Amino acid sequence: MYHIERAIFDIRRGLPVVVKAGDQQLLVQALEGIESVNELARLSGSRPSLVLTRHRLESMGVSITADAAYLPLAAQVDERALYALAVAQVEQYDSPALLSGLQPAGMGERGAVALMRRALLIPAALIAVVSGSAADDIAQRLATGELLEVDASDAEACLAGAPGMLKRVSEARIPLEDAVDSRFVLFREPDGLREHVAVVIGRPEAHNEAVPLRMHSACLTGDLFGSLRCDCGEQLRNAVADIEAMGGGVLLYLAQEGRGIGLANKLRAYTLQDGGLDTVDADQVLGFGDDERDYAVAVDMLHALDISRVQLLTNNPLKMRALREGGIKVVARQALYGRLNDHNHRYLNAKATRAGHFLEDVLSNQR
Ligand SMILES: Nc1nc2c(ncn2[C@@H]2O[C@H](COP(=O)(O)OP(=O)(O)OP(=O)(O)O)[C@@H](O)[C@H]2O)c(=O)[nH]1
Ligand SMILES: [Zn+2]
Repeated sequence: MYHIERAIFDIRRGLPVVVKAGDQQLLVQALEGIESVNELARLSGSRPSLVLTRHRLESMGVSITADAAYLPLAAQVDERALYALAVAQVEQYDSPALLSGLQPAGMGERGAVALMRRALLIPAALIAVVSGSAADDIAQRLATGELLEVDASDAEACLAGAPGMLKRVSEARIPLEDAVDSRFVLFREPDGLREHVAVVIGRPEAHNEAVPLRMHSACLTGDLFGSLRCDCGEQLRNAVADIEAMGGGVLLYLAQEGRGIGLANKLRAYTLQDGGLDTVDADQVLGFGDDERDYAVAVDMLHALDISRVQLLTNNPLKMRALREGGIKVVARQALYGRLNDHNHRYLNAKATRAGHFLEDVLSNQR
């Protein structure tokens, strides 16, 4: 774990790391921010390949069964064209010839992409097998700590976090406008990369039957600035008021910005949406699935707060399923709406039609 988190910092800074897969060493670097593919080739002693996710390839009309595939790169490669190959809208890069050399990803390539995802970068990686005389140079850089090496299986597992290992770090009384008797309890994931907050409103333990619960994924633009592109800010405030009115409960504020893809990618996705894509397709163009969130951390927080039966405030069927799978009894669901406006109606429609959210009541008002 320790090595993985340091590797993620290096990846985010644009540095290469070594991923060890069996007896092979791969030099791995994020596509995002790469200045020179040739420099990676020189360091590794071999020609790099570009690893793309299944979702990205599907958005280009290529279907594969593996989670990712890699494309060996020609000797002369333009970094900007490569970047476009990983994130630009489909029509521009519908080039079967270019993609004909695709190979299904092995453990090393899958580990490389997992590191990019956990680092909240575009999920596209450059990899090059360490070979020939470069191996001595790499070994020396590893020995001096200039380069880090991680195991491919550890890299692949990093997305799952470390269930059961969440740390309860600190807490304080924070009176809220809509719920004066509130406490913020902060939890930190064991690798130190993400923090989540449980807002405990009133006395949830007084509910014998089921605790009112909101699991809210962070949305900087909506929650903090009142963006009209989504319904998050209003849902957040309504949730606090509803929980207070229900006699207390818990709001889990989860560090899952952009359905787990991070703020940088969400902004990219918004720009793609301005080009005509819906919220699900835009994420897919960037290489992500419909919803990248994992609620294991929420289940851990509920365990830490001694909550096992809930009344969930959501319109999202996936959240209910995730809690049930985590052993939390979802006794009832309560709808939670934000207002429909000219800027968010496409987004809310897509949530209903593409992701099965229960939004009929809101959307039926639009006519
Ligand atoms: N990738 C992406 N994320 C978005 C977009 N619009 C909003 N989001 C994110 O979607 C998430 C919405 O979180 P929630 O409101 O907790 O959940 P939900 O899936 O809408 O389900 P509810 O419980 O019914 O509200 C937040 O993390 C937002 O940042 C978008 O267009 N693209
Ligand atoms: Zn939002």
